[in-house]
Amino acid sequence: MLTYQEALSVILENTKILGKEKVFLNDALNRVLAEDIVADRDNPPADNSGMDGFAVRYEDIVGASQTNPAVLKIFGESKAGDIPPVLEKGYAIPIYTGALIPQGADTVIQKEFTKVEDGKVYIYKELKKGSNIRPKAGDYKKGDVLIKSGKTLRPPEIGILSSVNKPTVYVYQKPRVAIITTGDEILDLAEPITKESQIRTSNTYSLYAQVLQVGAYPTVIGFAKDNPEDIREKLKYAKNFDIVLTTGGVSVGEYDLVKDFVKEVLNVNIHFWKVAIKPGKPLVFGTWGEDNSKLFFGIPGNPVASMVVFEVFVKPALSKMMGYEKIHSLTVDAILTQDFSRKSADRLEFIRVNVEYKNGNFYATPFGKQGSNILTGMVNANGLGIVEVGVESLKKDDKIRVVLFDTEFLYG
Ligand SMILES: Nc1nc2c(c(=O)[nH]1)N[C@H]1C(S)=C(S)[C@@H](COP(=O)(O)OP(=O)(O)OC[C@H]3O[C@@H](n4cnc5c(N)ncnc54)[C@H](O)[C@@H]3O)O[C@H]1N2
Ligand code: MOO
Repeated sequence: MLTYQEALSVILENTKILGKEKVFLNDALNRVLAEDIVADRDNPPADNSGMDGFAVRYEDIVGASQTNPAVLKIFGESKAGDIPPVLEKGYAIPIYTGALIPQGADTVIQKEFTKVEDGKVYIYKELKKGSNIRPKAGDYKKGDVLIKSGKTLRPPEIGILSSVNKPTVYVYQKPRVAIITTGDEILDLAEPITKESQIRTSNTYSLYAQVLQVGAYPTVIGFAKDNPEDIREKLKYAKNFDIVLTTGGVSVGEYDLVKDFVKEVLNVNIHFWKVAIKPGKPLVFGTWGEDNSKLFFGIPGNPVASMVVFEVFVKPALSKMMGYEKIHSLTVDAILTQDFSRKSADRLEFIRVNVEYKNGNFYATPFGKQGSNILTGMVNANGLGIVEVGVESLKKDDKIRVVLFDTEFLYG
């Protein structure tokens, strides 16, 4: 049986980044840039004022002070968006923030150091030559690479894209993910429950939500009963997708048919079945399609196993396909708030914990029942504490690594 790390490596080695697509700027937030963004002009395009005040020649204000102001005649105006007149010696041009520096001017005196009277401006301070001038290309030059391919687009990057006139931009495609739910006992929403043996699905829609949360496109293909015809039919509908997720039917039972049919219908090349983790042991992973670039995950049916397998294996793969560089959930070292013990130490176990952040430390409290069928354990948790193979018990105050699947507690 593969270890957690081995299984993760096999998955990521077989996961390829998808192609590119062109999207409108307003749809580009959180996508991964698939082209270098180059400046179309200098920024600022010309010298301009950083203050409201007067554009002057430095030589005209040398020695100006509170008791001995420089007095200049006011001429014209430079406001943002206009081309200003030329500044002659002995004159000052009123100027506003962002407006072009008139030819002949080399300094801007902010309004606070001046007084206007009878068409003249009194300047009460000598500033350094060049004061309050934002120089041409002070931010960047035409031809500079402003954002490199591979960067996740946040609001600042969207602003830059807009300022260099990119109405559309190349980003990496999002995978289309097919979800097929298996099991005779599993019912979809609104199907009437008539027997005690029937179970309302949770996995279908928790997986759907997890796929959405990562930013990919989920599709519920449908519910397959544990019979060959039904499973074959639902798998056929998944042929055009990038990733197929099935839930249930991967254990060793007589009705665990999924592995055989994905080989037959989708020509899946199975890379592994079973990982030494708890929950999620019977996970199946395979590749298929042209160049084996499509992925198959046969996710175990137990509801917690389904969510955990998605979090630690499927999510990194989806993120890698979409071009993200950071593909794993935030993982922190926490202090355990109580003892933990388990019967068997032969698998790496992801235990449901509630993490809090106090005085610079993370504290992890294992939460209630830990069974892989007990979904309420996930509802009350925000992290998965990692108990390594061979570790039977942990003591209060021991360190534990925690994969955070929810970081809301970190916000103020
Ligand atoms: N003899 C063995 N039996 C089992 C083993 C084993 O190694 N030897 N492994 C156990 C482990 S670990 C898991 S996990 C489960 C996984 O089994 P399957 O993936 O084949 O899943 P099913 O048998 O179809 O269902 C398991 C369990 O989960 C419930 N389930 C299934 N689908 C859903 C759904 N969509 N929503 C909510 N609940 C679902 C199902 O009713 C079962 O209770 O196998 C163990 N057995
Ligand atoms: O490991 Mo199974 O995956 O839930 O108990």
